[in-house]
Amino acid sequence: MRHVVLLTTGGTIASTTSENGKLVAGELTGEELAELCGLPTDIQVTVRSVLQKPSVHLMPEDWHLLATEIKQAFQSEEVDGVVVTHGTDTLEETAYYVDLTNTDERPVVVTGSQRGPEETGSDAFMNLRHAIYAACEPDLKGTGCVVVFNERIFSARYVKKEHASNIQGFNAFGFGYLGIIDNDVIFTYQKPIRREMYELTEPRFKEIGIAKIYLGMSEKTLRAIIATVDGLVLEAVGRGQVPPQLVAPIEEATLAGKPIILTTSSEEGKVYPTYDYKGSAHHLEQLGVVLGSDYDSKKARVKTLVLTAAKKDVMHGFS
Ligand SMILES: NC(=O)C[C@H](N)C(=O)O
Repeated sequence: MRHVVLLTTGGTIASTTSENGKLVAGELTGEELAELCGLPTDIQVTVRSVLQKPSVHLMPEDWHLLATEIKQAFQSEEVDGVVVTHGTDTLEETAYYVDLTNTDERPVVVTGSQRGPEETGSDAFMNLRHAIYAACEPDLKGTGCVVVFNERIFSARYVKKEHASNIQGFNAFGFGYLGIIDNDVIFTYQKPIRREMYELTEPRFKEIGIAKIYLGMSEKTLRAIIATVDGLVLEAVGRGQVPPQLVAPIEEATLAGKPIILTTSSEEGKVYPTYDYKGSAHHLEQLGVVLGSDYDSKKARVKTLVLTAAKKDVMHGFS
């Protein structure tokens, strides 16, 4: 019989409804969730309750706890794959951390739900069921971490929560989905051509921030942000431009040895040294800023946390 390990961390998928009608995310244990959802009977599912939190309460240290549980699950040759249930608000960040740090080729599938299991038309049951089938799908071996949501399978590297509440909650802009789940059968259409993995034993996470850049942002604001972080992802505009008044604090940060990674707020496309003017990607690159390719700012932050924890050179980590 196929065997999946189910690791639960909380989120709406593990929520209950309080007396005032509001959802309390992360109330259900893994065992309670499994009991409520009626899991597939043709697959052995071992449940472990790892955390019971709304996903925005998680910290990078929780990622390491989860990664340790995943590693533990893969100690057994009998296990076909792992499912992680998670709140949707930060699901893409955790999924990408798992993608970068899990070195086993068996599937790790992250899922959640937009509606609580007690709500009408809840997506909790289908998403969990589909994730369990995906976790033992041989075609998904060597794919890295994937996210299963609303009958679709996404690569953790590009997936993003696209809707605050709709059950079609996730998308991968410009890349689409890797496959679908139709009547419990997995159809894999495409897979990433390479995987990037870092072995982290006892990671120490630095304070890496994100600054979203906008017209008229003041030097004072950016300087205040830079003062509080060890490194910063700049979510710049277009090909990677920032207003001219931000160049001075950025240059000070790179001179002080703080990694600054340049990304774009556009959903598709890369930062690139197209222009030659004050605050352009070309100018910033000359000041020691790292060009963050087509990374979304939150994914670039996760990657910077992993690179620094693995003591890798952030300068070359994005090329
Ligand atoms: N749909 C969800 O899971 C959202 C929830 N607030 C969370 O824990 O992320």
